[in-house]
Amino acid sequence: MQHQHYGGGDATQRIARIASHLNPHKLQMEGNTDLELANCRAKGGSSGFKVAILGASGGIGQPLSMLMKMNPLVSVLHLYDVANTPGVTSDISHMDTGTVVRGFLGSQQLENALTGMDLVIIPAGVPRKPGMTRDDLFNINAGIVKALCEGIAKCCPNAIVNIISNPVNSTVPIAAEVFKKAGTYDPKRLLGVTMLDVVRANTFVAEVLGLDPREVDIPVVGGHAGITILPLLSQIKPPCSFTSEEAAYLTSRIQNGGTEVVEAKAGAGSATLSMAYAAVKFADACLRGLRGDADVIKCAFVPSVVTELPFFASKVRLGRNGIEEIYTLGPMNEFERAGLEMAKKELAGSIEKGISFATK
Ligand SMILES: NC(=O)c1ccc[n+]([C@@H]2O[C@H](COP(=O)([O-])OP(=O)(O)OC[C@H]3O[C@@H](n4cnc5c(N)ncnc54)[C@H](O)[C@@H]3O)[C@@H](O)[C@H]2O)c1
Ligand SMILES: O=C(O)C[C@H](O)C(=O)O
Repeated sequence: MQHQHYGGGDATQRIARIASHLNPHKLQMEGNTDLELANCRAKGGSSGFKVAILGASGGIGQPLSMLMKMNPLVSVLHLYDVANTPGVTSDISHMDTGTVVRGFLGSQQLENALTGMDLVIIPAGVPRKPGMTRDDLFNINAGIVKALCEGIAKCCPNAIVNIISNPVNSTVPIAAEVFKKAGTYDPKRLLGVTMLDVVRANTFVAEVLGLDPREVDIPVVGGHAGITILPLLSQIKPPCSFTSEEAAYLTSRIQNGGTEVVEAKAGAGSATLSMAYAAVKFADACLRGLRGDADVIKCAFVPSVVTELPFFASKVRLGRNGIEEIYTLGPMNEFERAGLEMAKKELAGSIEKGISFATK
């Protein structure tokens, strides 16, 4: 009978690998020696990028971690949370993909979770309940994002950072201020994830037009809350025109997509599964950019000069340094221009709120 092989290396390394398989949590959850053993395991992994998910045990974090474990561009996946990472890590580590998974629990392990990462995705924080706005989450989530970004500035200042935690219109400015304070700010590497707005726009519009949503592409600009979410239906691909009633209905449904899910979940949280799907689509685009693929273009809420506001969501081209190019908004109809003015007004306040929180 064939014996099981545990990869290359000398006997000590093989024993370490076997030990790690027998007790993966001990290996992942303790000090430096164990981390060195974990690194020796990582050599068996596929070549690719190192990705950390902060808030990995949550409603978004779990399916996001699962989908990132399936991404062939990811060689090492670090799962960090303040709760339940041993279970989530053990579960996901049994998937027979090339990605090596390690878990990190609690703030004393944040630095180990972040060291050496190429991409950090942040879905940590509380979600909405019915009747709440995203801004109602500010008091809790602002501090969480600030602390996590301080860790990033210290341990992986060159990583691309994808911020999912709400209110995105304020948490991205908070992250920027933390990085500025630490002297590590690179506006090309900070992106607020608005991909779910694009995913919803493509889905809802395809439904109305009787098209396959995979064939539809609609830029969504502005921000990620209510009227700051501005779908540019006039720029739809494939080209297509809408009556003013259709445009008003679709715009409102896209702007309220998050609330639609919050109400349907009736107190059990907000979008998690569609968000994990959208986050992976976006993270994969960031990694393809880092790899050097051409023409990787997605919408995101980023440091921007496209409008007079310091942050704005629009189409960006992703490359080896993160954001390589930010596209202007392009031609808009009267309905969209009016929407833009309303969006900017609200966005200005949310951005300012984030900046003053982080600089106080
Ligand atoms: N950008 C978007 O499009 C979008 C879409 C959906 C949800 N969200 C936001 O994502 C966030 C998470 O949503 P969810 O449904 O996954 O919530 P959740 O409560 O299910 O999960 C949040 C996770 O964060 C963890 N956490 C809390 N404090 C932490 C800290 N200091 N460090 C690390 N982890 C910490 C929790 O332990 C939990 O596991 C919310 O703010 C929500 O509003 C954004
Ligand atoms: O709506 C929410 O609170 C979560 C998220 O921002 C969403 O758009 O689904």
